Amino acid sequence: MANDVLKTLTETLEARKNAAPESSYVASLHHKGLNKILEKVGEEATETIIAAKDAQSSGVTKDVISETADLWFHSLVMLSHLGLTADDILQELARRFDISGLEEKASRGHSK
Ligand SMILES: N=c1c2ncn([C@@H]3O[C@H](COP(=O)(O)OP(=O)(O)OP(=O)(O)O)[C@@H](O)[C@H]3O)c2ncn1[C@@H]1O[C@H](COP(=O)(O)O)[C@@H](O)[C@H]1O
Repeated sequence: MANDVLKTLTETLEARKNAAPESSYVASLHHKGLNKILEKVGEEATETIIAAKDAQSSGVTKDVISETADLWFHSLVMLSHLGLTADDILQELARRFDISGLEEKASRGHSK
């Protein structure tokens, strides 16, 4: 399911790039430019962190799901603005499948 959702959303985001800003939220973000998009990514990252802390203490996960969706969505808009797609990120994650995070870190000389 994950890749179908990303594929459909990627197609929608691509189509919205040239839409009129008053007709679409995504188009309005592109129209405002990268700084506005990055502001939204930062906001949603902060809201995700707060929702995750709340989920840990309350056991209620609804908000962390919603905030993470907002973060992923705005990150995809950022990538689209830069001419990239979810596929670029999925390829990078796939490339890392056989690489242990600890080994990769050590190979960079960060042994902490
Ligand atoms: N997945 C999303 C999605 N997730 C979140 N959002 C919007 O992201 C916005 C940001 O939320 P905030 O909580 O910051 O609220 P806000 O106060 O309205 O934001 P600001 O005024 O501060 O900018 C809200 O307006 C949400 O509706 C989304 N808007 C669109 N999509 C997808 O993108 C498609 C294209 O949308 P349009 O471009 O609007 O047609 C949609 O069909 C959806 O599939």
